Amino acid sequence: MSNVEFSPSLMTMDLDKFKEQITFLNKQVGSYHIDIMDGHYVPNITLSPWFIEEVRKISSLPMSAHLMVKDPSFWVQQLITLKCEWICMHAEVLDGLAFRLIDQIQDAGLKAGVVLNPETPIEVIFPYIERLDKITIMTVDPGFAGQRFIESTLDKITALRELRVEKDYRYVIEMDGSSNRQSFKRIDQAGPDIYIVGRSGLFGLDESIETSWDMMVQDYQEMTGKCLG
Ligand SMILES: O=C(CO)[C@H](O)[C@H](O)[C@H](O)COP(=O)(O)O
Ligand SMILES: [Co+2]
Repeated sequence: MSNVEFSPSLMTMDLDKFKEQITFLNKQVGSYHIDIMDGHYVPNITLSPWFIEEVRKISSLPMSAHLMVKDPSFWVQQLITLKCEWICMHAEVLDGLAFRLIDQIQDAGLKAGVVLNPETPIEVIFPYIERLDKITIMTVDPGFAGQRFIESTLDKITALRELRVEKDYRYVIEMDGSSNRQSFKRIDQAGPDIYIVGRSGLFGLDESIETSWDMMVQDYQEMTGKCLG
């Protein structure tokens, strides 16, 4: 039995089926992944804090914001105002900001996460790792769906699992990028707690979200040999 969680990346959902897909997924998942991009940190613009308000009209599930932005302070304040349950910032833009922003998020009763790009070593976050509620390992370059899976990033997930046991840290480990039938087995071997699933792993499998979900579960179970709890 596997107790991994799947968190759908809503930037890849079918917006023309917004209500149908969210209503169905509300019964299947524990959180939604909201990709916020500013067009500067990554050359793309996707969802905004406004989208969180729209989802909240038909879902009470926790939201996890993935901030792919140059100025995290600006966006963190907006997300605190929205009481976004998880606020996850890229380590690469936190020089001189990490402790202050983590405190700001946690003082507001919310959860603070940090995201590492494929080329960023986990040592970068050691000064504040014990404060973190979540660490997300990008298994693709950030900014787009449909990117090529970067196998070497999985070593970071394995190292974080070992470190969590060794030091009794509390962070959950999340992977983000091209998690699908082709990569589930290798991801499972590294052992994250949360899989972000986007177009290749979920929304693009079928026209029907019910069928897509069943196909994703079947893909995971077939490729890993594990049943989902
Ligand atoms: O952070 C992201 C992109 O930079 C997204 O959360 C996911 O990686 C993306 O949605 C994954 O979609 P894919 O179809 O699995 O490539
Ligand atoms: Co993301």
